[in-house]
Amino acid sequence: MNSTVQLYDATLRDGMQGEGMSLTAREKVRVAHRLDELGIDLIEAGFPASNPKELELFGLLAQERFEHAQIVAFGMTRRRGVAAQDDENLRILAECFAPVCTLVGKTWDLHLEKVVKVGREENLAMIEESVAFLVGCGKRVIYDAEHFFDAWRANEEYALECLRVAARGGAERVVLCDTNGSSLPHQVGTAVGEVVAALGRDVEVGIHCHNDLECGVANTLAAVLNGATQVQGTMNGIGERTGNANLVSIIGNLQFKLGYDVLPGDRIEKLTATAHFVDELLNLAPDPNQPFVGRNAFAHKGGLHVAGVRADASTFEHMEPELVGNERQLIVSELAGRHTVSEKAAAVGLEVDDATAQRVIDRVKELEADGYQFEAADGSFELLLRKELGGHEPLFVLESWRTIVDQNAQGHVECEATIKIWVGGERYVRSAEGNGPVNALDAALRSVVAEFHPHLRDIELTDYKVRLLDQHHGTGATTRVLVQSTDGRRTWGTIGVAQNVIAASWQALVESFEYAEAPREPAPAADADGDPATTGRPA
Ligand SMILES: CC(=O)SCCNC(=O)CCNC(=O)[C@H](O)C(C)(C)COP(=O)(O)OP(=O)(O)OC[C@H]1O[C@@H](n2cnc3c(N)ncnc32)[C@H](O)[C@@H]1OP(=O)(O)O
Ligand SMILES: CC(=O)C(=O)O
Repeated sequence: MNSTVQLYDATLRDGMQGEGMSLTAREKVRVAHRLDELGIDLIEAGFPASNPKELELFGLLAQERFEHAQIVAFGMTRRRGVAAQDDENLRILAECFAPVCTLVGKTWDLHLEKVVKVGREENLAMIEESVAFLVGCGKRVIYDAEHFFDAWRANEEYALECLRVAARGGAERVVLCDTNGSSLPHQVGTAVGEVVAALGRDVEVGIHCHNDLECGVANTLAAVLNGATQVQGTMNGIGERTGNANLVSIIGNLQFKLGYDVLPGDRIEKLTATAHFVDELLNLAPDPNQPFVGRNAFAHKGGLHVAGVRADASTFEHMEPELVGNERQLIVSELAGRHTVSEKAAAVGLEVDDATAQRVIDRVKELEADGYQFEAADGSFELLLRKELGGHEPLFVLESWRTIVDQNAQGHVECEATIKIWVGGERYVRSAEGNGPVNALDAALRSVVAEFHPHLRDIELTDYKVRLLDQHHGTGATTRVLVQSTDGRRTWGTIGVAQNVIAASWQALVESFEYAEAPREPAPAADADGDPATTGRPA
């Protein structure tokens, strides 16, 4: 095991440069703690000279204790024509509590000429003096060489000189930035190898990539393979334009594919939860297809794949999902086979023989041909399984239901539903109002069945999706309704398909309640953040 790669997270600074990304100072503190718990070495918290919120953040962070990580304050080299000690941005960094400062500076002629409008010598002085000033103030300094690879392609000697003066100023590390994300892995690998050889032992080299060519992670790994000893990236790859190199994937690859021991102990098991936490805080749905941590990263749909996974998971998985805190998903669909059914049944404590599994999968295929889709409806699949196994007790026997929707001339809409059902040999007729026909049906049904099953009062419908299946029939099309429900401890999906949207909704609603009441082991408790454990795949 090699343990010499340092993890540098830039989610709170560069990540926030992504379109739509914004967190409050307190939310950033929460993220910093999660990154610390994961085992990140350096957390680039922000640009304190940028705005009052960043300053507030550094004020808050100064009060916090971090077990492993060190907080980094980000800024830029001194302005042209201003002495380092008189530069406002550098003064703020010097006064900030953060023990480490990262300074971004120019390296590429194009930027000297067009952006900062200084000559090469003045730029070298800006870099060296800025670094030396902060080192003189007791800071550890990292130098981020902006546009390094473009600069290297334009003028290797000058690009290298920018790094040398940063090292001479006292930088502990120079970081080669592919700021425009314009480089390919072979270019990054070669350049990093040459830089590392040229700088020798003078200074450590890091890498900071962007994902414009979708090579952010590959470029980072190429850099490590050629001598970079610090990797910068953001959680889930958020960041300016198409994002930064995804630190989650970088960590997974370094640890499991390249043998670097980047996270202490078994902390890498927190990778999935940490990645999802950041998404949730940003109000983003976690990407199901994200490598390592996505819901589908270890999902198997093809029947042949599931059969292989049952025999030995490594037949279709590059690693064990649990190692990164993820889990295997077996997806029930028309592409599944008997083994998928057996495995899903075992997961909920049911045993099926081969003949039953065959019957169930035949039924799934028939239903999917009629428009059902069980991928998003694990709850309905489990009910189907229980029905095939026999012994499933319906919550009630339906006589009929009816809904009325009334709209007056002022546009006010009223909805009412009446149900007639039988429970335990008794007939119940109930009416209820609701803000829509499904809501009214839900209220009427719950008013009866919750008397017998009080737990149903806690069930919340958290999502409701309608899809037209034969769209050329317009308003007469068959509809598929997917409902997602939760009882605060687990989440499940159910499905209904019918020509009438309310009938499809009724079916999905009833299945949701029946799933909730099916006999099974107690649900796992909610996790530390209060998020319910998910059993079914969300609708
Ligand atoms: C590659 C990166 O991700 S670098 C980080 C980018 N992140 C951000 O820009 C977010 C935070 N930024 C900000 O809040 C603001 O841009 C500030 C406070 C830093 C600067 O704001 P302003 O002074 O109004 O200038 P503006 O944002 O337009 O930046 C251009 C100025 O910075 C100067 N500049 C740009 N880069 C550097 C540098 N590395 N070193 C010194 N000066 C620089 C330019 O010369 C220009 O100054 P001029 O107008 O006197 O020629
Ligand atoms: C420093 C930085 O964020 C970049 O060059 O991309």
